[in-house]
Amino acid sequence: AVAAPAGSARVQQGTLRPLVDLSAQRVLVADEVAAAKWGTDSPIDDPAREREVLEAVARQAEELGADPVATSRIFRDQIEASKVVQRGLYGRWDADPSQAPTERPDLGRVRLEINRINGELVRAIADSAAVRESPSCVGHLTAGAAAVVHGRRLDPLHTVALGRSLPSVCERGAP
Ligand SMILES: C=C(O[C@@H]1C=C(C(=O)O)C=C[C@H]1O)C(=O)O
Repeated sequence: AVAAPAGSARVQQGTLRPLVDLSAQRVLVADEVAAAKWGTDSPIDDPAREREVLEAVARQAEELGADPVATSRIFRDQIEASKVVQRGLYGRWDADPSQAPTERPDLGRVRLEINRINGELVRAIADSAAVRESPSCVGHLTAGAAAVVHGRRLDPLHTVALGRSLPSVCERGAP
């Protein structure tokens, strides 16, 4: 593949592919989150960690001169999507314990990986402001999602979760 042009050329071209691909990375790493929590006292829903994530990404958006409100809104969906995967896997493992993970990743380490993805996602959200606010946003989002589902060969659970991660991407903030 040919390298994408840097900076504004790419923004004007208006792809949401980086944002969607990072969202896919986030729903895929949710498998490791579920495996880290399975059989422990750590709940799928962790409101304290969610607040930490939302505060960190809003701060990072501000540092980039981007919109912290839009960024937080998109991340609320990203968080819900992660829980869709975790609940889906728990359902599978409850129904058939032979499919449950036999190794437990360290949740702290997995969260460092999520922090890294979050940072890149904040940047992708900031870089996509023009296309996100354009009338063709939904078209770009649909095309990006189809390309990523296919490119990453997402299974039905992760495809549904990816869909759950994206509804606010094309939402406009209140004026
Ligand atoms: C991914 C986790 O599970 C949930 C989803 C979160 C997220 O997507 O950032 C944060 C906290 C949890 O409610 C986690 O606990 O780290």
